[in-house]
Amino acid sequence: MVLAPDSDPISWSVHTRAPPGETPEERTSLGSSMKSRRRRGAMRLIDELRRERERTKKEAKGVVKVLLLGQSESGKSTTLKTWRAVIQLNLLKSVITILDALQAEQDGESSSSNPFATPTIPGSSTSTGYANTVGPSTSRSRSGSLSQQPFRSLGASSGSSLRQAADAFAATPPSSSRSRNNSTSNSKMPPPPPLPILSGKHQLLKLRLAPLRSVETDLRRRLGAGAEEDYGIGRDAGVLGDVTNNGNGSVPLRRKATKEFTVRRVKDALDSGIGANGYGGASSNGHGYGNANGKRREEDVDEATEVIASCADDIRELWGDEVVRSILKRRRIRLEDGGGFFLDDVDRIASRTYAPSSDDVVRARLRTLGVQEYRIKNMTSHLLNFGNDWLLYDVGGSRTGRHAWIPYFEGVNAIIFLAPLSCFDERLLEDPHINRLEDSFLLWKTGLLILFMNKCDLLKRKLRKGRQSERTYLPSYGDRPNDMGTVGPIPERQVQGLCAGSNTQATHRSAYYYATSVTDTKTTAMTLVAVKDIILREHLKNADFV
Ligand SMILES: Nc1nc2c(ncn2[C@@H]2O[C@H](COP(=O)(O)OP(=O)(O)OP(=O)(O)O)[C@@H](O)[C@H]2O)c(=O)[nH]1
Ligand SMILES: [Mg+2]
Repeated sequence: MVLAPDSDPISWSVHTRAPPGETPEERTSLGSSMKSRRRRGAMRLIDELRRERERTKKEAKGVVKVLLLGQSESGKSTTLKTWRAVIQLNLLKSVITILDALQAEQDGESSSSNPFATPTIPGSSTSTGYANTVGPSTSRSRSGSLSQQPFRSLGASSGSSLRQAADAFAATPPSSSRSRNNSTSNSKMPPPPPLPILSGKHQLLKLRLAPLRSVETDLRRRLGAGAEEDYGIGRDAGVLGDVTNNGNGSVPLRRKATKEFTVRRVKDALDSGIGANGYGGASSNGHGYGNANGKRREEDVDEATEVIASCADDIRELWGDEVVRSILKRRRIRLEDGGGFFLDDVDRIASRTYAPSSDDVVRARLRTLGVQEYRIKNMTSHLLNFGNDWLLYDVGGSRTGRHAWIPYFEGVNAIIFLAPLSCFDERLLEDPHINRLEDSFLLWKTGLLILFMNKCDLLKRKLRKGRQSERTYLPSYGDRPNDMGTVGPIPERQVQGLCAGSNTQATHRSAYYYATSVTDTKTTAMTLVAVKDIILREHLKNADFV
């Protein structure tokens, strides 16, 4: 059958028409009735396909697609996360970080060789824990080369489409191809403080807490085989940061691989039995614990909980110990500033009856790999009434995973971009030469729509604690006072400048920005209400995205 070029290939009328040349006699004959039956079967199938197509079309019309973007640890998943077992893992990770630091101290390792400490600049006495404190500002120009650039000189977007933006993200050259320029001078460094002394008590704590290492390994394995990515392995193994200043002089910085918990899909983790409602009950995935009926897994995980609970006193002792604290400080490990910090909640979390609160869930850290899709049916709560189905895509933000964003730019209604403001003194874990704040704004300025300037609470805390002035990390900050009133509005003005700049280009785009702390769920809900209104109002019908 030849169809007219404009024929609908699954049009009912086209397919129900009798074949050309069929006589009435034929139609009544047996052969003809077989043909008719076949034809009726085909008609039913076509009808079904047509209905399916209509349904899909209708669904697509009603669905609002939102893409969450931002560098790693910017807070994307925290806006969505609904599961909790990771909290135990977060707690164990902190404990193990401390145990490693004690071991390194005992072995006489230089503080610069620990995986969590990061390059600091002359005069800076502290740095973040898991994350990565940053030295003098470096940023990438549009051509991809690294240059010492003040924050405010990023310039306006050239009005590129999101497709171009996606390509730009993907085109990021590996850091190894760029020049390194973070060598720092140590001439003005004060003499190092005397080394803290480890006692028998610390040895004992190390010994008694040692079983937590295998508990951590087992729990992590249960999140899924291969569900862990080592930053620094592969591209930059062992050589992240060539030279740094550890307070005692410039020394080569060899970083060990830094591990984070990751999941490809939250659902996989939930299916594996580690979910908000507790462990067990799921069928075996063949890894680590578990058998076909999930019973052994439940017992084993209970055993893990049991071990953690039995270590509660020792964990508390370890975290409360002054010598330990001074070692962490000297090694520039600031666990409390990193995601997934639960050491202050040991009593509650390291217990046999621990049930996570929603606050625990938003504070938990679990790195996303790839892209996770969430379909939210008619999103409604006492605060939010979205009135549509929403499809949210939460992407992994690390540099190596940004190429995975590309397909999601197609047909998306809105993009919410999260930029963690508190990271002005941190570097990308994937590339310690890049300031995290600058990386965020470079990403955002390529043409995105809604910006969450996130982690404001942490920014306030850092400033209150008298962290080095922003100027130290971002030269463009100049001599302005280092307080929230001054620092706070700067990123906003920066963003306004970028928007104004890009709007003079051929492509006009709307931009909205919000100062957020997405761990504060109540305020975030209010922000989401405002964002929802924007998205629906504009519905991006006039958005010239692709
Ligand atoms: N204090 C504070 N912590 C936050 C805020 N937003 C996120 N966090 C914490 O920061 C950590 C990282 O947040 P995630 O949501 O996992 O980051 P992400 O952007 O999804 O990171 P990737 O999955 O690696 O791309 C988590 O432990 C969060 O609890 C915030 O506004 N304030
Ligand atoms: Mg995430």
